[in-house]
Parts: sequence; C-alpha cells; structure tokens
Amino acid sequence: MPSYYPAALVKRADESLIRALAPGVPMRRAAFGLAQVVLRELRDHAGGAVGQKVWLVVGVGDNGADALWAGAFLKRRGVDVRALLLNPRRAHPAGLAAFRRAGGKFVDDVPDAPAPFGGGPGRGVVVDGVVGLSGKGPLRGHAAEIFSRPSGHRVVAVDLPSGVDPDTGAVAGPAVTADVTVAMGVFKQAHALNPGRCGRLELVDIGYPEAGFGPLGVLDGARGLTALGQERLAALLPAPGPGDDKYTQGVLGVVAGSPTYPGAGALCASGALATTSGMVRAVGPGAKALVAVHPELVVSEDVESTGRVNAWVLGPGADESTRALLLRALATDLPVVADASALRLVPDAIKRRSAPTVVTPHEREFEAFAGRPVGADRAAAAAALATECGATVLLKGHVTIIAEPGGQVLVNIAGNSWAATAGSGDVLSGMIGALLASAAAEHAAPVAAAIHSRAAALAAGAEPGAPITASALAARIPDAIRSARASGLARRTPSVRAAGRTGDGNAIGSYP
Ligand SMILES: NC(=O)C1=CN([C@@H]2O[C@H](COP(=O)(O)OP(=O)(O)OC[C@H]3O[C@@H](n4cnc5c(N)ncnc54)[C@H](OP(=O)(O)O)[C@@H]3O)[C@@H](O)[C@H]2O)[C@@H](O)CC1
Ligand SMILES: Nc1ncnc2c1ncn2[C@@H]1O[C@H](COP(=O)(O)OP(=O)(O)O)[C@@H](O)[C@H]1O
Repeated sequence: MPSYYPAALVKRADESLIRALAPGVPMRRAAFGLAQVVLRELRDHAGGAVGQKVWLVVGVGDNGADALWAGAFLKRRGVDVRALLLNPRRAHPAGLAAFRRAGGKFVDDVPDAPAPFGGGPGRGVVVDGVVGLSGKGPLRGHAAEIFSRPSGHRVVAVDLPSGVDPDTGAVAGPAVTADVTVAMGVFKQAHALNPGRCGRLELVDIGYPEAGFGPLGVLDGARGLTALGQERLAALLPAPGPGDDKYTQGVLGVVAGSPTYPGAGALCASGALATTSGMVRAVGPGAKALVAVHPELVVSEDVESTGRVNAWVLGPGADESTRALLLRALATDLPVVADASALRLVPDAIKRRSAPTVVTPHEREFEAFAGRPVGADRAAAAAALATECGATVLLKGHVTIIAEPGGQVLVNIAGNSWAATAGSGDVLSGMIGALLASAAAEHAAPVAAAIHSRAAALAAGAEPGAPITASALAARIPDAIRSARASGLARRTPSVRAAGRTGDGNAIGSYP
C-alpha cells in the first residue's frame, strides 16, 4: 500500500467516501481534526486558546470549506476566529453559513504579529485554506501577498500548502510555507516531495478504513509513494547467521579513488565496510592508498586478478586512469553501483548494461548523464531515466528518489540536511554496494539511503545539531543500523490517526 497518493486518485476516493458515509461527514471530520491541530498550536505557541486569534484565509473550494467549518468549531471553544474570503461570492455556502452561525467575523487582511516573533500574546495562527487537492500553479493576488511576508504567526495548511503542486511538490512562484500541514485522510505525493513547504505533518482520519481501502476500492492497488517504515527497514537489513562466513554475506569490489582523488575512495570504502560484515575488495590504481586507511580491505590490481565478488561500486574519486578498469567491471554480469566519475567517464557503457545497475547522480550529474535537466518533477524525471536505461536511478538530495526500471519509485526523506557535505555521496555509494552484494540486494538503494540519513542525524547530534564531515557520518553507520534494527523490532503497526511523518521519513513506493 502506498503512503503518498496522486491528487486525482484521492479525489476519486473522497467521492467514494462521501457516497459510503453521509454527505458532509468526511468534511466535518476533516474540519474537526484541523481544529484540534490549531488548538494545539495555540496552546504551544500563543500561550493558550481562549481569546487567542486565528485567521482563516479561505479560497473557493472544499479546502476553504474545511477552514470555515474548523473556524466554527474553534469559535465555540472561545477562540477569536476571523475569516478572510479571497472570493466572497464563490465561498463554500454551507461552510460560510456554519462559520456565521458560530459568530465568526470577517476581515480584509491578516495583521502581522507584534515583533519580536517569539511565542506568547499577539501571536496567533493563520490557516491556509486557499487551495488543496485542486490547486494549480502559484498563489495569486491577495493570497500571494499574505503568505509571502513573514507575519510572525504560525501557519497551518489545510491538506496541502497552497501554491505547492499536489503531485510533484514543485513551487513555481508564491507559495505557502507551513509550520504544520494537516493532511486529510491520506498523504499526498507533495507531502513526501516537498517537506520544506509542509513543515510538520499531521494526518486526520476522515473515515477511510484503517486496514486499507478495500471497501472503497478506489485506492486499492493504486500507485503512489509508500512509507518504508521502521519495521520494513529493520527487516531488510541483513545480519549474519550461524552458517555465515565472510564470503556468504556478499563480497563487494570497489573501484574508487585515484592518485587525483584519494579521499573519495577512502570514504566510499568506509561506507561499504560499515554496512557489511562480509568482505570488501579494493581494485585499481587507488587501492593501495585505500588500504593504508582501511586495513580490512583486500587489494588487487585489476578486475581479472580480483577474487570472486558479488557486486561492484564504480566511480567515487575515479579519474581517467581508471577508465579501462571501469569498462571491464561494467562488462561483467554482476550488479554495479555507478557513481560520480563513472557517470561522466563511461556513461554509454553504463546505459548499455543489462545486469542490475544502480546509478546515483545528484542533480548536476543527472543532467550530464541523462542529457537533460531534472526539472520540476523529480520523481517523474528519475522514473523516466530508469525506464530508458533499464537501471535503478537514485537521484540524491534532501528527498532522495529511487526509481526502478519497472516503474516503481522509492523515496527517502532525509529529515535533516546535515548530509549536505562533501564526500557523503561517496559514503552512500559504498553502502549501496555493500547491500547490493548481500541478500538485501533488491532493496539496496532505499535501505542504504535510509541508514545514511539516520547516520547523518546521529553524527550531527541532538537538536539543534552541528555540522558533520562525511567521515563522521560513516562512523555512525553502525549506530544507525543498530537503532533501525532495534526500533523496527520494538514498533507496533501505527494507526492512521496516530501516524505523522516517520522520524526519518523513509519512504518506498511507486510512481504512475
Ligand atoms: N469533498 C470532501 O468531502 C472532502 C474534501 N476535502 C478538502 O477538499 C479539498 C479539495 O477541494 P476542491 O476539490 O473543492 O478544490 P480546492 O483545492 O479547494 O480548490 C478550489 C478551486 O480553487 C481554484 N484554484 C486552483 N488553483 C488556484 C490557485 N493557485 N490560486 C487560486 N485559486 C486556485 C480552482 O478553481 P478555478 O479557479 O479553476 O475555478 C479550484 O477548483 C481537499 O484538499 C481537502 O482540503 C477534505 O475535507 C476531505 C473531504
Ligand atoms: N539538503 C540535504 N538534506 C539531506 N541530505 C542531503 C542534502 N543535500 C544532499 N544530501 C545528501 O548528501 C549526499 C551528497 O552526495 P553528493 O552530492 O554525491 O556528494 P559528494 O559528491 O560530495 O559525495 C547524498 O546522499 C544526498 O542525498
């Protein structure tokens, strides 16, 4: 079951839900859930709810109606709620009537909170009810003006931050940056693809059956993006058993580092060594320098004289002197991770492969390798390249997209940005390689990405964290694996109502 759905499917599912329940029931549940979140925000950031201010910025659709119904609930709880109707003639009639009946007031603007922007009196909540599932393009007119200036209030988005594309998460102009986004019923793709605009995620149960969508049908078998979750991650992490030795867990060959870039090779090897208790072989002109840093590596001169390996990592820190070696490894029928210099030096040989291949570009490498920029729809761009090349494409970033050649797309939401440091990609490719050589080969890329983000968080330390090096990240891989295995074992299946973004935001799923 995916966890993040395309908007068109959710609209159809909402229609089925309305038919299955009494009309208005899903929306009243949505509004009640929204009101609860706003009350919590007021208590946490404005010192209480009674008498505190909430501004509803209301568009013309059901998203605005959610805001108005929530405003009516809040008014009855003693909150001072005011609605700004962006288009008064087209505002949702029933929502408007409910808000009026509750004694809500109407305003023409949202005043800024008194400076400084600390918590306490004067600071309220602005509810973004401009657009939700049917939103297209940037915010316009008055809505653009309101949400473009930092008002000092907390911003709570209804379902989706307006101005953010519901399916791609792309922003093409003015858009809401929410502190909290209250998703109705199910998460949409933008919740995974643009966490920076969504802020904290809350999910409201509007009546979908908890154990799936069978009775409603519409979302059954749907494609979207699905959270990997702690239990799944823990289950996918390999661990040696009583019958294992260093060979049976998978042997990885690494062609990384060179006289020009010795450091990248060392970092790649550190990622690989920390992710498997099997064996890592270093091959090529950079190998001798690597063994000086990592004595566990088994070194050889070239691909032919290397003992048996189960997978290759090719490219981090490689230079022109490794080209022939890269081509020989690519010519084998073993699984390969092609990263960094390999993508630049031997792109055609990578694209020609029929054996399992993972390419791991960041956006600039993607453009050079694919011959076109990533564009606004990162998931679709990665999916298209994966289909074209018949390879797994791991597009790096805060949200890492992992697209499989068969159309499945996996997503890892880092949850923190400390991994944005030189060399951390080299560590990642080593990690993927180690898993690709192991029994966990099928999910090597998303599992490695999830552990990589977790290791970065551990290296950065407790909030608010501190800058890390790629070496520090690699040093925390064992802790990341240990904690992932432990929390997966401890965690029970979360209920829909309790679910929010998972701590590390790891997701695995498919793209239409
Ligand atoms: N039905 C239910 O029971 C439930 C519904 N739910 C809620 O309904 C929401 C979906 O509501 P919705 O489909 O009515 O559309 P919505 O997103 O409010 O857009 C309205 C109109 O705005 C316009 N517009 C588009 N882009 C724009 C822009 N950039 N700037 C300005 N205007 C723009 C465009 O109209 P147009 O201008 O094209 O005429 C569009 O049709 C969903 O997200 C959830 O919150 C939940 O409570 C669950 C139960
Ligand atoms: N803003 C960010 N938040 C979280 N992770 C990030 C961010 N930017 C980059 N990363 C991660 O850091 C790593 C950087 O890889 P890459 O760009 O190849 O660096 P290098 O080439 O220096 O090793 C990738 O795993 C990527 O997903």
